[in-house]
Amino acid sequence: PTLRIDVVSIFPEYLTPLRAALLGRAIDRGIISVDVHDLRDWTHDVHRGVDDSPYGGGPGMVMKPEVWGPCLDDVCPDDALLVVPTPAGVPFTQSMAEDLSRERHLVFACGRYEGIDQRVVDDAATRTRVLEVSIGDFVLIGGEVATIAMVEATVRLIDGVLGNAASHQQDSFSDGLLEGPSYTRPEVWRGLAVPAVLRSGDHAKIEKWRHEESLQRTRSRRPDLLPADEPGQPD
Ligand SMILES: NCc1ccc(-c2ccccc2)nc1
Repeated sequence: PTLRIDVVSIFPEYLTPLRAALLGRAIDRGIISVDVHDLRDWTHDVHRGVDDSPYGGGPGMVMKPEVWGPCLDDVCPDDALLVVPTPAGVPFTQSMAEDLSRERHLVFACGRYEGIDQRVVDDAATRTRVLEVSIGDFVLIGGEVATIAMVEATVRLIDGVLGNAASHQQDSFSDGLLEGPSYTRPEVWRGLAVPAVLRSGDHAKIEKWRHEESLQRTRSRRPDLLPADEPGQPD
């Protein structure tokens, strides 16, 4: 396949959505392969324990290096890119999705509890490239949902995965601004009419109107995305 994806989780069934519809077809067409591994298969004790109390005290539990280490030794070769979803990670962006879509092999390590013993990442980093990545400033129960989001954002950029290749050319962030409003039939719906300019056939005017709408929406929702020369920049 163009891209091989391995995911490690203590809830492998959580990754089932990755096989659904869109990605399912890409898998059938041999463009990507997705394999999910149950971390508990690398436990040693009868209770298949994956976590233990944190050194230094504090709430919650930490995932054991003695389980994650052997697992990644088997699942993550040195030429793969290891991605670890965590609230403490670098922000995931469209640009990072584009970088990931050019990789040959991605391994996603889904933590739970308070996270994975840091030495697992530090040890892996001596052999392979490791990215600790956040998909937003909120805390989930584990890395699985973040993994699904990142895989979807990445795989849709690979040729042959989306129906019409053109659709990701006009991605929301293609000009760095938020996408403005979209409309389709009927022309009036619950007393609300489609903006007349969109039915004018004047493509220059339509393009100008759409850019203005994008700017207005970006100013109000994401001033941080505004280019330096646009008014409305945060101080
Ligand atoms: N940035 C979203 C995100 C990613 C991962 C986690 C997480 C929560 C608990 C354990 C391990 C990872 N939470 C939020």
